[in-house]
Amino acid sequence: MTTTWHPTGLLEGQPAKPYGIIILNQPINRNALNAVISHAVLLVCADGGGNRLMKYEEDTELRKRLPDAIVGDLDSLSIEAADYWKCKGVKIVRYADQYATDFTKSLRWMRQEWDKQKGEDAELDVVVMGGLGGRVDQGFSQIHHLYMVHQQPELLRGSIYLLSEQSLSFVLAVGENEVYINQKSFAENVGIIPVLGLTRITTSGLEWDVSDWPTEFGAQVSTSNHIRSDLVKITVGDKRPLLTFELANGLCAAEF
Ligand SMILES: Nc1ncnc2c1ncn2[C@@H]1O[C@H](COP(=O)(O)OP(=O)(O)OP(=O)(O)O)[C@@H](O)[C@H]1O
Ligand SMILES: Cc1ncc(C[n+]2csc(CCO)c2C)c(N)n1
Repeated sequence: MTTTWHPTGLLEGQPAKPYGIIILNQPINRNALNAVISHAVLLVCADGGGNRLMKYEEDTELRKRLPDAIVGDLDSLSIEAADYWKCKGVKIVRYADQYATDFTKSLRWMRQEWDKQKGEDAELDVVVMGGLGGRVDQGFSQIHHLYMVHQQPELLRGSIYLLSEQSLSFVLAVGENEVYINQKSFAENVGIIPVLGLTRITTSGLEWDVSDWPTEFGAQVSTSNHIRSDLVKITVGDKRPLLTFELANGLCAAEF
């Protein structure tokens, strides 16, 4: 089976499917959010993500959209930000559970909201505005969520993309993947990260293509590979690796 991916569509306002955005509590990559915010059908801030979006709103040059909700245990949302959003009529939803992260709670809320609007089978992709330069446990948790959602339809029916300081990342499917990219949205670096352990990959469209190549942490991993075509094909063995593309200069965070 072949899975096709259109990450450029997301970044250029022509998404293949409707998508929602979740803003985590990390410095916002303003250039990237500015590129995706207008076409989002839902926008949710995970707890302190509401503080980050309030700051983003101060910049008059950027595109804006009111969030549909701020979701979490609300231990990080400042009083100022809570008041700011309440005055604009934004819902603030508190889930106190100490066994789920505010990222998980935001995914659940978004899925339920889309179910209400479009019915239970309606697909919705999710773009997560994250940042891997903060706490290491939270950074790994962000990657963990990219995998976790595939087992849990109550959290996601669609694909999930992580937009961070300099990269767009997502989990490839088992089998053949065709990734259509416009080299305007991306710089040249690409990595295929075997997060789940030993798998085998075959690639085309990269500078250093490989064929039936075993990849595993501690053994060999393809990082700092280079895009050489608008179509990158990656065939994956039984364990799904993470694919990560370097964003073009204009989509990278100004500072991080
Ligand atoms: N220091 C950090 N580094 C990386 N990601 C973070 C960091 N802090 C928060 N996040 C991400 O932003 C989300 C919302 O953050 P929040 O403001 O609720 O912080 P938190 O209370 O420490 O997070 P949680 O309660 O979910 O563990 C978290 O679920 C996590 O995905
Ligand atoms: C084994 C285990 N490790 C950590 C936590 C803590 N924890 C995980 S998610 C979460 C909510 C954060 O808002 C908290 C406190 C737990 N419950 N169980």
